[in-house]
Amino acid sequence: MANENVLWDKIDAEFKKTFEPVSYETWISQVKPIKLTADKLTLQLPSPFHRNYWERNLVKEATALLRDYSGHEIELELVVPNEQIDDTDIAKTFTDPDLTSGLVYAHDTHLNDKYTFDNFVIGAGNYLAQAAALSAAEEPGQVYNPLNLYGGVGLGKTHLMQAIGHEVLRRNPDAKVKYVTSEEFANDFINSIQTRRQEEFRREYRSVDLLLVDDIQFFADKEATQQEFFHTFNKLYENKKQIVLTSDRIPSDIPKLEDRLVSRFKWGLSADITPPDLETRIAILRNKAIAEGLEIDNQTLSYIAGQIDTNIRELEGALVRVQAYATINKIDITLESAIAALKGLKDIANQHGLSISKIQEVVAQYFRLQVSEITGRKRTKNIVVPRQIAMYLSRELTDNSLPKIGKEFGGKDHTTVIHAHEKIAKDQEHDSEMRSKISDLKKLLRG
Ligand SMILES: Nc1ncnc2c1ncn2[C@@H]1O[C@H](COP(=O)(O)OP(=O)(O)OP(=O)(O)O)[C@@H](O)[C@H]1O
Repeated sequence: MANENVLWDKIDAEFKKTFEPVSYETWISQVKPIKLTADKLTLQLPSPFHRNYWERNLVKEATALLRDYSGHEIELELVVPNEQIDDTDIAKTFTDPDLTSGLVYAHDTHLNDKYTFDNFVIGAGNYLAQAAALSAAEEPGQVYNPLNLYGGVGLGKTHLMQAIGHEVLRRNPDAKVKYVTSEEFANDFINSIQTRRQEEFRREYRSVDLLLVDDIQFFADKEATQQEFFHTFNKLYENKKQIVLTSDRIPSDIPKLEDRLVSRFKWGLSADITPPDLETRIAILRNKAIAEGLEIDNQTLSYIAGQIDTNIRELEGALVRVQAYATINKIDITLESAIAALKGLKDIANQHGLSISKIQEVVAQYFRLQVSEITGRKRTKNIVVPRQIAMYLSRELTDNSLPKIGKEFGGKDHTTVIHAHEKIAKDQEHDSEMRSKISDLKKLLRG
């Protein structure tokens, strides 16, 4: 196998482990390694959208992986075949000088120029978090300090957090804004020890006006980093500098997060973001379509929004699939072409080999029950809820019909499955513990 394939396969495997199946299918699986030299890996991406997405979201991570696997710096070059696609409306979005000049700015501040309040659609699941974020941006360090935004994967936490950064800079261009993921904070800290530059590290982090730390659940298990963060936090707090954190669950539920950090986080406000309802999903898609100069009628937008109900990143991925399908086939985006483009979505989930019995097994193990209890008839609460969760996951993650799911749960009626699905979906809207459980189980199931 050629060297570029060997190296790419490793990165591909790493991404496969961490991505939702649909995202993996959309962004990674279609990437082809073309060439590897001593210091450069060339990847071919299917379209300018993919390249744009990669530039925004994946280059950094992929470069770090390349460094890990090869032991030295390897630059990534992203190429797109048939660049004549450039003269379509779609590509114009990415060559628009306004947008590209914005990207330079985004790079300098580590903020993505698209993650602004203007671009954030407010809906039932996020209006509180949005309002809290805006107040933190209007009066940094004064109202909600720290502000912690938490919620499931791909629901707009990073977007809102970075919107605060943009807004603070818009109001005060001299403000020192720092955005990092918790992993970047940890890496900076470790590097500072290795290179004996702790003073510099501390000066850097403790002199900011606004510190944005994304995905703090990854602080778990990193004791020394947590200790350092504790001191950074105290210093900034004392100086009334705004701190904003995001996490996939409420901090007190993050395992192995020190109590003293958790109690500090409680000084401020925790606002959760729950999955968007259908109307919000349609509004998000409509905004995206307008931003990309696409004409899509309401019926088609509703159809796409109806296909994905929990993750906005995947919703955007679905729109890209529809868009790419129409471009490749040189047809307009219509309800029919959208249906054809998204036909494979559930199949992709199924390719990961998930069966109802596997779900029952994993759920039973998670709740320390026997599979026979999950499929049985006993109606005590400690069994009923896991059973409903297993039914919910069977409906969400496999392509099986309702009667088939009912049958595999000890011959239950399909209305029982509908009821279980609705109940668990509803519970997740207001119960963060339920959301964490579902998220844990999905991760376990996708291996
Ligand atoms: N309300 C919204 N309006 C417009 N776009 C949104 C909204 N919510 C999320 N998005 C978009 O969805 C995508 C995923 O959002 P984001 O990365 O902020 O999610 P996240 O909650 O931080 O995810 P993760 O848990 O993976 O860190 C982004 O492209 C973002 O712009």
